[in-house]
Amino acid sequence: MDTARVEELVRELLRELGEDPDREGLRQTPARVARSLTFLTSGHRGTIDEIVHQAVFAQPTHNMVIARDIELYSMCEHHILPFFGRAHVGYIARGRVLGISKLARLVDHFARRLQIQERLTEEVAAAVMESVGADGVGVVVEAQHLCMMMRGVEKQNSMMTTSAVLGCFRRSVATRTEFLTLVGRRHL
Ligand SMILES: Nc1nc2c(ncn2[C@@H]2O[C@H](COP(=O)(O)OP(=O)(O)OP(=O)(O)O)[C@@H](O)[C@H]2O)c(=O)[nH]1
Ligand SMILES: [Zn+2]
Repeated sequence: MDTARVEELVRELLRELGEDPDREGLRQTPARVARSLTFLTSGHRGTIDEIVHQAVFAQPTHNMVIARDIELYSMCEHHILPFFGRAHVGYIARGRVLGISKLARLVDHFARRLQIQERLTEEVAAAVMESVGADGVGVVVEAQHLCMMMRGVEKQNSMMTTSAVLGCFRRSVATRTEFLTLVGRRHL
């Protein structure tokens, strides 16, 4: 990202909004926005390998592992407004397990982009499947979209739920049910 260019664009945007970008409160705003956007879109950079690094451990287990209530903040690509909530990620190991923090890091990686919730959910599922060679993966994301709350349809309490299931989570109703029970949902 060309930071100087982004700063200039933010200055122009402020002017278009009828603001004076040179008034005291706004003077540092273009630089702040550029820094903030760099962070909020950092998931466009880096690879899954770099995130997971060496944290895949041989372990002769074929059971379910779940990380529940991973908080997430992302931005909807339609309005560039935040959506935020929680992700629940589970997988069935196949002789290898992933360092548990890496599930949260993968969620952050795909959340820190311009996103839609459906794609975020699917990207996390695919990344877990690939990085640990799982037998199956389930991801549920529950989020509120500010574009639906502070503008537009102005609904304050609607929660969007999305799920992605791969491998044995897709094939086996029992596996999917075990996952949903453990993440505290009766059904999707
Ligand atoms: N499926 C999906 N839709 C989203 C997501 N984030 C925002 N949207 C929707 O994207 C749509 C964009 O619709 P448009 O009609 O093009 O835009 P708009 O006129 O601003 O729509 P309103 O939000 O209804 O005012 C809206 O229905 C949003 O609610 C998301 O993560 N997934
Ligand atoms: Zn939106």
